Amino acid sequence: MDIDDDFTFCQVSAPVDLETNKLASDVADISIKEESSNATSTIQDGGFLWKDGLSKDSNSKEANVGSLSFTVTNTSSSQPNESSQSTPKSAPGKANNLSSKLPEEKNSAKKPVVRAKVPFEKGYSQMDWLKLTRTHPDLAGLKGQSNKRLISMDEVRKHKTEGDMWTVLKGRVYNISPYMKFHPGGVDMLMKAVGKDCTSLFNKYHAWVNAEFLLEKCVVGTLDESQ
Ligand code: HEM
Repeated sequence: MDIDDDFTFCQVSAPVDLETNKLASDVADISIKEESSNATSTIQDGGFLWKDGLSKDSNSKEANVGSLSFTVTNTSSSQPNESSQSTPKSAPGKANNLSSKLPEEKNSAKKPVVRAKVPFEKGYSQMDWLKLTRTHPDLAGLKGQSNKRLISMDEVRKHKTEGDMWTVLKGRVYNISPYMKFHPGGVDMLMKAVGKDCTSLFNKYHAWVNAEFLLEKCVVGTLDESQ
């Protein structure tokens, strides 16, 4: 699918040439330098890459190419506690006590949100949905009623039957029944939104999805937040 036809995502503006040039010149000045775990074996030779090769008794060497400087580490070290990462050399017996040394690394391991797209049935692709929104006269099931009215949460809760399933997303009330079989995350997932405010679930799985556009023909009203 051509990227211009992809209506799933919000649009972002194309990068400006000036910015690209500035970034490129910044990148040219970047110096990558990884600290060695064994500082005493780092050789500052400032010469050509691989000039001296990796000798048996040195684990890492620093090399320079133009303004780029980096450290080459021999990972085939015979010392079991040593690694090519910048982990401090541990004393024997303390090798597993990483939690006290690297607290950020331990705590930053967040549980990733499981993403499981469901293969769509024939005739239920996002393109098919787009066509339907353009051709169907009353996707929201308004039957002539205005979609500008205020709707209470109590009323939303009542609309859970087939063909009349309402949800609240970012303050707007939608009839999501017609979208059910088109939802790339599957019917079961979208059913969790029925009769409720699904904003936090929506943001948990795909905050980037342009629902305002996808569901614009399914709007039945605005949530009355005064109640
Ligand atoms: C009510 C409005 C919703 C709309 C318009 C919508 C739309 C979409 C779209 C366009 C995708 C494909 C995303 C991509 O390709 O990156 C998707 C995927 C998905 N959606 Fe929804 N969705 C809605 C609500 C929900 C809710 C309430 C849940 C969870 C209970 C959910 C769970 C998922 C999952 C699990 C996927 C597949 C994996 C993923 O792309 O992250 N969606 N949805």
